[in-house]
Amino acid sequence: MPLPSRCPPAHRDRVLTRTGNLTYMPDWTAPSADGPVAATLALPGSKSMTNRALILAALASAPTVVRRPLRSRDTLLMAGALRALGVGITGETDWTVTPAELRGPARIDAGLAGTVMRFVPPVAALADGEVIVDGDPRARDRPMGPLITALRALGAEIDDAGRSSLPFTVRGRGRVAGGTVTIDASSSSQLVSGLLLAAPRFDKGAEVRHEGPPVPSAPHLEMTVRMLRSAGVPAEAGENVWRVGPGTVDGGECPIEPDLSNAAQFLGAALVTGGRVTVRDWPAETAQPGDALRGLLERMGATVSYDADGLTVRGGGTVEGIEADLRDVGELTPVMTALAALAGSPSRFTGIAHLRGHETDRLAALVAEINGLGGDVRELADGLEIRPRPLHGGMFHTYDDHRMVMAAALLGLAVPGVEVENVGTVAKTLPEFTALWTRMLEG
Ligand SMILES: O=C(O)C1=C[C@@H](OP(=O)(O)O)[C@@H](O)[C@H](O)C1
Ligand SMILES: C=C(OP(=O)(O)O)C(=O)O
Repeated sequence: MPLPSRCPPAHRDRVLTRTGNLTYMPDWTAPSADGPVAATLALPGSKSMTNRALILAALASAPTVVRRPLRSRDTLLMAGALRALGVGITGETDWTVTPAELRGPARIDAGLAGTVMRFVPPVAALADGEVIVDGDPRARDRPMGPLITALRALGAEIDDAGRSSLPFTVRGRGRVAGGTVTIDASSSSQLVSGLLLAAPRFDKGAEVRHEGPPVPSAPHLEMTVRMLRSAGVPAEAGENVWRVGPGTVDGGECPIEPDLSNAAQFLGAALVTGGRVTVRDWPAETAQPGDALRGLLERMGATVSYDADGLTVRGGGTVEGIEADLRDVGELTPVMTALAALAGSPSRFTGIAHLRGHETDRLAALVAEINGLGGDVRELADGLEIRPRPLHGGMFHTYDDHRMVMAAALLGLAVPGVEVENVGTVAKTLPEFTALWTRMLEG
């Protein structure tokens, strides 16, 4: 019998519509595993690559075919945003993006997508006309100020009514001067990526310098530079400085890799149940932060192998706690924390203070929800300390955070009766999550 949810029905489990909006869907009881899992899975495309590919394709000099894009709330919102600026996007399995003269007036819904709220405003500044950017209520709390300030320094006009956050209006003038700008990107690497992705179309390109505490998510910045270069744009990175020359963005083909961060809970399931999970088409070399799962899961007791079938993780029956700096791979934290809560020894994750500005305050949410099941997770100034304790079932609140759903599912494998509130929120990056989870358990 499901436990009652504290949230009103209108705010609970939702399914994805074609535009990236969410509609009501029932609650979900995370299934427990009755033995070791044995599964081979193909995962949908990377959110980070899909949304970069769409931005670059929108700025290109010719059409682009984006091969096997992720189709989820975040990517549909990105497609919607670019369509609102005049770009053509058609297709199902592959998306054909036809660039056009960018124009307002337009109203952009960024939802809760960091990539939409940080990557679209620099593009909107290149449009002719007014572009209003807003998102979910929580999106208004996510860091935007440094991007607004940097865009103004590069020549854009933005009216944020002094808020330094969403909503704001970009008064596009059809061009942006560009040049050198200094930004504190310690709250999000996306503040830099957003500037770099649009920079080839700025008159002078852009040199972006970071000053402040370390920038998180280094692999995502590397992904930005690599994808710019694949589109024929001169781009380079140094120590806390990135340069993108002005020039043409090439169209053509852009293949999207499977989302390796979304592999975390499936591979974690192999460890938790002492089973085996293979993720197909794992790239041999990639800028995705999820590739770090190989090393992290090995340190936690898994055997990891890579061959023509993909990446395989095998669990040996025990999970070991670890100490790890997750600054580069912050988006793996919710699943890593769930894994650590099921381990045989304590864990400590650091370098992740910026997670307080993600979909929710992830540090507070993980502490509240895992401790609500009887766990012992403590918040540090820049991370989490996890002391494994026997857990019991109960309601796991998800705070509109897809990765809280994924973390809850992993806990549920070992803890009967974990009720996942608002499971539909997982559609932010993986609408087919519960189906894939069931398939994994059925082998
Ligand atoms: O550029 C990207 O695609 C992303 C960068 C990271 O953001 P932060 O640097 O804000 O953590 C990551 O957490 C997010 O899921 C995707
Ligand atoms: C932080 C995340 O998303 P966003 O792109 O919205 O920042 C995430 O996917 O874990």
